Formats: sequence, structure tokens, C-alpha cells
Amino acid sequence: SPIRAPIQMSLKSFDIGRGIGKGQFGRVYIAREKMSGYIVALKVLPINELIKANAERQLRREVEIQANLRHPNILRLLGHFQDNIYFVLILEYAAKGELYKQLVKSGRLKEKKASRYIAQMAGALSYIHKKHVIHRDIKPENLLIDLNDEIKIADFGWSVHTPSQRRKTFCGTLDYIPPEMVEGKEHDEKIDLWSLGVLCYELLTGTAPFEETGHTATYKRIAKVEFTLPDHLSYDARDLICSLLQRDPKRRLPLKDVLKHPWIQKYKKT
Ligand SMILES: COc1ccc(C(=O)Nc2ccccc2)cc1NC(=O)CCSCc1cnc2[nH]ccc2c1
Repeated sequence: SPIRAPIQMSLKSFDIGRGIGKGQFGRVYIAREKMSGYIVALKVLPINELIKANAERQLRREVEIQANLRHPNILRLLGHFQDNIYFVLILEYAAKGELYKQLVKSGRLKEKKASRYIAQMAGALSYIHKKHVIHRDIKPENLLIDLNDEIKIADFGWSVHTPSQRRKTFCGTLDYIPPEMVEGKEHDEKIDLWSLGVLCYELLTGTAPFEETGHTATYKRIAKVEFTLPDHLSYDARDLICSLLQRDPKRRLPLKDVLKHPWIQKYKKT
């Protein structure tokens, strides 16, 4: 049975397993809740660290936002508790781990799998937009896969993770930043359409469309929307990527049309 917030939990309520990740503030462990046997991820945040970084207010605000985000493709914050040393987040556990690792292992995904992930992302993003939340950092490092191969958006505004050492560039990657942000213009939820296009490209090719060694080179290519499509891509895949990687945010394919796009429809769960 799913964990209900009301009863007060403590670390003693869990059998804590191995570390499965670490963020800027804390470590994440797989754990089993003793009463229910429910497998979760526990993010253990030292309170003194949060205070030092003046992050507890952010965390409380985020916990509130999370509490009313319920979508199959958004990693759930199931609950939280604290003792005199730690603030602990009880998070949904995604059994198949980081999408990024799958991408590194297989080089690039088959079109059917990529299409299903992009369809799930489009569903999650339209849900988030309806809640007037934008700019999900939707790069592969922040996406997890659960047991049924469902994608889970697992990043959260404030949970700034250590710069993902996986990317060559320092302080995370610019690969997903749209032209309007590169040029410091104001931005709206259409930046998520751009990032969805970058994600689609990366899942199908194994590299980001504007990937460069240095920041300035990446910026230049993003600003000029300079990318090439490899020959192995199907016509429909090319069409969707090009409809999202549009310089003018107003010309980017809206999420409702992404979900109706031939490349999404043709691989629907048959
Ligand atoms: C809803 O999600 C979150 C909500 C809040 C925060 C957070 O830290 N907020 C914060 C912290 C301090 C100051 C201010 C705000 C983090 C996450 N999410 C993650 O940390 C990513 C996956 S951790 C779980 C998880 C699951 N399933 C896996 N399978 C394999 C690894 C793995 C890892």
C-alpha cells in the first residue's frame, strides 16, 4: 500500500540499502519501509548543510510544489520527515535508474523506444504547464526509468545536483538551453518545447544537437540553430525534431500536436 503522509516516519521506519546517487546537499539511498515493504529512495539532507546554504526555505517551497504534482511521468515525493540532524525526503524509486546510463550503454535508442519516451515527456510537460510550472531541466541526467519502462522527470528546481561530471562542460550542460535564453531574452513555457527537441535528438543519435567543446561554440550553434540530422533518422523523426528546434518560440510545435505527430502515433503501445 502506498505510503501515507499522516503517520510520522523516522529513519527507523526503514531498512536502508546502498547509495544510489548523490546531490549537492545529500545522498540518496534505496530503502524499504518496514511496515509496508514499499521500496523507496531516501534523500538524506544534513540540516546544517541546508542552513549553511540557506536552502531550507527553497526546500519547504519545493516540498509544497511537489505535494500537488501527481503524474505518472513525474517522480513523486511521497513524504518527508526530519530528526535533529537530517531532513529526509521519501522519493519514489525508479528501478531502471538513469536514462543517461541507458543512453551511454546503448549509444542511441531505437526509434520506437525514443518515441514512447518523448510521448511520455510531452504528457508530463503539458501537465506541468497546466500547473504553470516551466523550465524543467529535462536533460537525460534528470530523467529516470521505472520498472515498466516509464520515464520519470526526477529533477527539481532547487535540487541543484553536483555539476554532472558526465558532461565535458563544467557546471552542467548548456546543450538544452534555447536561443532566447542564450540571448538573455525573457522566456516562457515554450523553452520546454525546445528542450524536448534537444532530448529527442539526443535519444536518437546519442549526442546533443549543438554539442561543442567550449561554451561559446555551443552558444553560437544554438543561437544560429545550427545542427545536422544523421541519415539513419526516419523522415517522421526528422520532421518532429525540426518542428521543435525552431528559433522562434511561437513556431515550435505545441505539445498537443507533438502527441498527435505521426512519429508519436506510429509507435503507440500496440
Ligand atoms: C521529486 O524529486 C525530488 C524532489 C526534491 C529534491 C531535492 O533534493 N530538493 C531540494 C534539496 C535541497 C534543497 C532544496 C531542494 C530532489 C528530487 N529528486 C532527486 O533528487 C533525483 C532522484 S533521487 C531519487 C531516485 C529514485 N530512483 C532512482 N533509481 C536510481 C537512482 C534513483 C534516485
